[in-house]
Amino acid sequence: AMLSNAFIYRPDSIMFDLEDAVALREKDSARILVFHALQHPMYQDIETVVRINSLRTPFGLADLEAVVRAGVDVVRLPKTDSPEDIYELETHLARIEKECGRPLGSTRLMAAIESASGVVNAVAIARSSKRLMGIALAAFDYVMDMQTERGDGSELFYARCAVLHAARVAGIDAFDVVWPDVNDEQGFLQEVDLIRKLGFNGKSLINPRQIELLHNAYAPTLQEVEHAKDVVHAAEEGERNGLGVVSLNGKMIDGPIIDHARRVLERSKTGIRR
Ligand SMILES: CC(C)(COP(=O)(O)OP(=O)(O)OC[C@H]1O[C@@H](n2cnc3c(N)ncnc32)[C@H](O)[C@@H]1OP(=O)(O)O)[C@@H](O)C(=O)NCCC(=O)NCCSC(=O)C[C@@](O)(CC(=O)O)C(=O)O
Ligand SMILES: [Mg+2]
Repeated sequence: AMLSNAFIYRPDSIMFDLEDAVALREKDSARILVFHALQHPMYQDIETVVRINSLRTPFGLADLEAVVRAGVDVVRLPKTDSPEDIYELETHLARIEKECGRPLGSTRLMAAIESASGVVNAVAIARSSKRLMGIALAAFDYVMDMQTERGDGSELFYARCAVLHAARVAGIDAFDVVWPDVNDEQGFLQEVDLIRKLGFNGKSLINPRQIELLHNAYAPTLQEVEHAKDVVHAAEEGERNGLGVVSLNGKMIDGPIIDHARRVLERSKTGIRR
């Protein structure tokens, strides 16, 4: 039911999971379901992601063979510990794309970082392939590896910063962890506020109720939009007068502040925070 309804909730993209949300004895039937879903007309206009099983398992390669042939947009590789994991995936991808007539390089990748090794190697992973559109942190496996547990977020602080810096160095997106308690709206929003301030491009979600909340929290407020307009206006006036730095209500306005204001205006095109 989830598979056939997911697109109606208007997410930015839909991720089908073949990894830890699928029981071992269901791996083959789940792969077949996803293979067919990817080719259905209702999934042609939305970005599709499939989280395959690790290539270290007996299922990973079969998953990759199926989803690439079915035309998936992005493959999410779980438990990416090193750039070698991505090189191995790329070798298979290039062969499968050739065999099924897909343009070479058209399948993009998202690497999920879920261990201390992955965090330490984050920069090398983020730079390992032109196919990478983003890297994501996955908290539950990570805290297991770190011999701790999910708590107030302090347990993820170093990993979040490492993943985020790696993504920025490589010029790709950074995605934050899933929030597991779909009934805890306040906890979810607190976490979203933190990751937005840190600079994450978004977050992996597990339930449709989280989509609108996330989109709203990422939208700029009316006040921010008005301020951004004033900044751009002041900057344009300064430029006409040959000034590199201008002041708005006593506050300095220069290059990065103007860039930020333009980004706020760009973001406001998809909505204003309620
Ligand atoms: C959490 C819950 C059980 C709540 O169930 P509930 O029944 O209370 O949900 P309700 O809100 O009542 O559902 C209302 C309506 O929405 C439909 N609906 C719900 N969820 C939907 C959905 N996801 N997609 C489309 N449709 C959906 C539902 O069918 C119903 O439709 P209808 O009957 O028509 O009204 C359910 O959402 C769910 O199973 N989520 C997916 C869990 C998942 O993805 N796990 C794997 C990724 S994490 C992981 O692996 C850890 C990780 O690896 C992370 C990493 O790697 O990042 C690490 O290491 O950290
Ligand atoms: Mg995991």
